[in-house]
Amino acid sequence: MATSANWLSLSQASAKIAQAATTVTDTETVALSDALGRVLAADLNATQDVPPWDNAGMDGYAVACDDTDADLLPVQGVITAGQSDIPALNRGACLRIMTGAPLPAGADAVVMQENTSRHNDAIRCHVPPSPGDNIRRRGCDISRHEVLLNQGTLLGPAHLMVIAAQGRNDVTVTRKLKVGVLTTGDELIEPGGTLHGGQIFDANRTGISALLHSLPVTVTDYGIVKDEPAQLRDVFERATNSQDVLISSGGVSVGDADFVKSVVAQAGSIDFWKVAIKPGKPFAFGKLGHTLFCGVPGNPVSAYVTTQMLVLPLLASLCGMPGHEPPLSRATLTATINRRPERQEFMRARYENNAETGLRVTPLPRQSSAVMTSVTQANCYLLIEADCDGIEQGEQVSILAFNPMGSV
Ligand SMILES: Nc1nc2c(c(=O)[nH]1)N[C@H]1C(S)=C(S)[C@@H](COP(=O)(O)OP(=O)(O)OC[C@H]3O[C@@H](n4cnc5c(N)ncnc54)[C@H](O)[C@@H]3O)O[C@H]1N2
Ligand code: MOO
Repeated sequence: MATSANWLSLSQASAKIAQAATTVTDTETVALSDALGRVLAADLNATQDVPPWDNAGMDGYAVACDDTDADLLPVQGVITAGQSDIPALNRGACLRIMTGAPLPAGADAVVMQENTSRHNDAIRCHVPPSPGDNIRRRGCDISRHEVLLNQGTLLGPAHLMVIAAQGRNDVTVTRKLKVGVLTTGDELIEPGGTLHGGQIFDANRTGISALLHSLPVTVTDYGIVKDEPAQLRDVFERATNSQDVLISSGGVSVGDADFVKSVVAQAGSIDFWKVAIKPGKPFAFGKLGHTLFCGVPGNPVSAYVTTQMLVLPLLASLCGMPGHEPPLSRATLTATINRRPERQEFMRARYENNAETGLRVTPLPRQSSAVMTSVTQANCYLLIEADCDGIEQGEQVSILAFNPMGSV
């Protein structure tokens, strides 16, 4: 195998990164309306039963099942959601009740309106109820004193709903991470400018920053830095100890203008360089004071994939989120892949799923790490192990599906 001895596998690199990540301990309490995408700083215990009392799961009639043999049950009154004075159910009667209204004492079932017929001030039950029918018991959703959400939960809309259902309007979360981003390259200019000879627009800074926003971060934009050691040194010095993490793009390979590693090594340290993944081999990880340094490669797809696979897990770990394995699926390969064993590969691919063929995946034709449209046209990565020397059409392969925002 062509893999050089000093390249780390993705899992070795991930382990080293996880080892270097010390979870931030500073916390802050934020309004629930500002808590989306923040990370819970400690276990959140429930203080309220939800629902707070037994209540009706349907619009209909609260009854005592033993009474429903009678031909007609007189309607004693009405209970609506929000009503506080709840009458007890008289023997031999029923109470009209609305979904969510407290169950009256003496009732052991709610008969759905559609299973009854109304005859003036009485009803006839067409389907005999059983005790417990259409009753939502106190605490059946959340029980007081149970752990509602675990420390390290990345708060999404559903988490915010259960916190709100507890009556809370704020929540304690870890502080946002401070992450600096820069791109290096004499050829780069800002989007919106005009290209002159030899120049290209900086695509990576936009993509890297956008990927970071899936986590609670405050991004400091250090802009485009020329391929000059003095300029790199200056930016790295400014970021050192003022950022939790600094991400630079480009200049980490072996070209004459690739100074990033040597400047970081002088100002701090490089822990490892080169990971056996394709794209993304020349990924560098190190330290500048207390600031963790990630040098992603300049090729756009390489920058994107390494940010997803190595940088985001680092940030998640710093926020206190538990590690998780990416959710892989198995799919049938529609075209033979010829390759030499070398690096673990993240091919851009499209999967489709239909009842007749099941999950099938097709690699996109252009796999160069310079072709960013291979990511926008893909809906998954097709993962190939480093030592694989080819896969026949029809074999099963692993895929990692993108979510609608294109991230994994
Ligand atoms: N002799 C070798 N050459 C290269 C090797 C190698 O092992 N030996 N590795 C290749 C691989 S793999 C990669 S990936 C690249 C990474 O190199 P760098 O990180 O040094 O990146 P640059 O040289 O600065 O740029 C590479 C490529 O990407 C374009 N680029 C850079 N930054 C941006 C940006 N912000 N937005 C859009 N495009 C960007 C740049 O113009 C280059 O075309 O090295 C290979 N070479
Ligand atoms: O490792 Mo590079 O990212 O293939 O072009």
